[in-house]
Amino acid sequence: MSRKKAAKGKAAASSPSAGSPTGKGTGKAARSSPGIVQMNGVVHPSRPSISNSSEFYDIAFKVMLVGDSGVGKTCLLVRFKDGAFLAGSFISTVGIDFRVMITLHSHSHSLQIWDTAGQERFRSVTHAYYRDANALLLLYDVTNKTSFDNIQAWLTEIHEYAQQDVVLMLLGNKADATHDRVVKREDGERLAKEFGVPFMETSARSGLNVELAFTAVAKELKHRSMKEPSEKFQLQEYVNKEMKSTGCCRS
Ligand SMILES: Nc1nc2c(ncn2[C@@H]2O[C@H](COP(=O)(O)OP(=O)(O)OP(=O)(O)O)[C@@H](O)[C@H]2O)c(=O)[nH]1
Repeated sequence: MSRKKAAKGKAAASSPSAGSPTGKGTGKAARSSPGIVQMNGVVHPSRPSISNSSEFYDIAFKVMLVGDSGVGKTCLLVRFKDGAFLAGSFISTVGIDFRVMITLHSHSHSLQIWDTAGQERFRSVTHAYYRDANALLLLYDVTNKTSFDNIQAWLTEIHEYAQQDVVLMLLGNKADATHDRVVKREDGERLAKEFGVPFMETSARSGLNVELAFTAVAKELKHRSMKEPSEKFQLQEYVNKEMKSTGCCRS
């Protein structure tokens, strides 16, 4: 069975309310629902720990991956969750899918990550889920100019359907594909600056910045949820600092 056929399909019918930002009790639902990834509770030393029990976290933030079809949303999520790249034939996501609970290492909170269909015909389904998203990772494909040109339309849509204070980050994915690249990193940076959103390039294939994208968003969400934060947190500054300190990861 193909990879997306195995993981995707019927989840479009699941309720948006299942994505409650509190995330309480979602472990049980995940085990019994089709289209939802099984979680094993194993703590991996080099990757985020994944749990199917609500006991493992105090707060779960809802994060959604959005962007044109084929930009690599599913692959990014799989890379983050499993540390692997899903090579092979591309099968589009149907509706909304692939809900994953991830408890981040050394954080007392979790991300509930939702993969969405990039195809236009599923837009009305995904809109229904926007409103209780705490964060959105908006992807384009550096090898596909149209996906980059469509970012403005995505931002308009996000403005219309998402919460006003949603955490947003722009990701230029497939940064590994140097020969096919048609969107320069500088163009992504310029666009992000114009719209005031944090930005970085990623690669689901090589793993470039994938964990950083999710942990940066998690940190921002955690910071915002604190009543009296002890220090200021700037998402873009954090990302730049992390990339510098690891010597990573500009393509
Ligand atoms: N070179 C390269 N290919 C990638 C990368 N990420 C995804 N791909 C390929 O791009 C294609 C689409 O990836 P998906 O993750 O299925 O795209 P999607 O955004 O989920 O697409 P929809 O489900 O239709 O919205 C697949 O053939 C992947 O193998 C990447 O970082 N680098």
